[in-house]
Amino acid sequence: MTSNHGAAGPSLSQLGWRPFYAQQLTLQDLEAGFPARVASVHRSRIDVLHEGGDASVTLPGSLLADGSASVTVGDWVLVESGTDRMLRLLERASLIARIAAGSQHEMQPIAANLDTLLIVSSCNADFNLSRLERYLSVALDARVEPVILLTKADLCDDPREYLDQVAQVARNVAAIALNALGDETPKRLAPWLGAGQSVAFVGSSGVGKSTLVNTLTLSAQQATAGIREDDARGRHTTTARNLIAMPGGAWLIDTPGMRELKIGAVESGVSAVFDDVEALASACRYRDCSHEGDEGCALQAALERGEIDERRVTSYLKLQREAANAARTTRERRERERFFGRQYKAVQDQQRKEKQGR
Ligand SMILES: Nc1nc2c(ncn2[C@@H]2O[C@H](COP(=O)(O)OP(=O)(O)OP(=O)(O)O)[C@@H](O)[C@H]2O)c(=O)[nH]1
Ligand SMILES: [Zn+2]
Repeated sequence: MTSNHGAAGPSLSQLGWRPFYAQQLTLQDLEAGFPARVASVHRSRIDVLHEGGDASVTLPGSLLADGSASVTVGDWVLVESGTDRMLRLLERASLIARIAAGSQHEMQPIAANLDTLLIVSSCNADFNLSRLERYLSVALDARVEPVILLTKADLCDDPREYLDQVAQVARNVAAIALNALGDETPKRLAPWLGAGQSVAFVGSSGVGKSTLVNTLTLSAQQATAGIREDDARGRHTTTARNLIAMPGGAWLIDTPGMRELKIGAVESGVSAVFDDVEALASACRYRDCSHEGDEGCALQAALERGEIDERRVTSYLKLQREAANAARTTRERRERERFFGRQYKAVQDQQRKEKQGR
């Protein structure tokens, strides 16, 4: 095994280990292997970090069968001592998943065991409440604390205007307006970047995610070297490692998937973000009210009385529809797989009977 087990590595708690994971391991587990955190995922292997250092670990065949994507960056796994085999995936404290690129419905895990999702938008043209609501739904559905970062505060007249708007759609969520290049930025984000904390950035292109990472890692050079290295042609390529150590002891999960987040079956997240809208909708006359012109619709009535913002209702209906579609297609795919699984077994049984009959 390409590992340096025994060499000085980070401690388990520095790696983000918690009682939630520890209580999943039996004494036998701890005799057979050791816990390790997934830093990157390849076709049939994963790179992990553990108390001893790092290791390259073989995925078990059972996981390969349904795609190595079922282990993801940030996961905790049990690795067999003395071999290079992964024994087991530990239950996740949180999971961010998306609909796989190029697919209509296949869910793909992107980041496991995140503590905080840093949602980045800027105090300018990118600022869009409906986009924030989308990211908030993803975070709350995944049981990850969202924090909203409004960059380019130095370029706008009054960042408070933006913060006030955020406060309307994200009650009880921390929101900070800042200059991503500013000296005070690391201190302002320190509460979420302590030792063993796992974070990821999401947001549109150009809002300042890389700038924030560079500022937080103090030296731009150091930050980009951790994420990218030059290939033979001198171009930048993303290296294998997607779990990146930050100076305060936090871990940054940076995967291509985080940058193209497409909403999955995050219905409970949508409900949490729009609890005010759902409270109103509960008074609709019909349980299956579409809220789009149905008789006795309480949401329409609230809109007409000016009690709720039309943009927010539209955003709610759109996200709810997307999440419900994702849930339905996932369910249909599972049913199809079960159906074909049963057919396969029936054929096998038939063949066995024929053999025995001969
Ligand atoms: N003045 C100012 N400029 C900023 C701020 N944040 C980002 N920028 C600038 O905006 C540009 C885009 O920032 P990036 O950090 O590359 O944006 P990104 O979100 O990483 O973009 P992608 O890599 O495309 O996803 C850069 O030129 C930054 O210097 C800020 O708070 N203030
Ligand atoms: Zn209604």
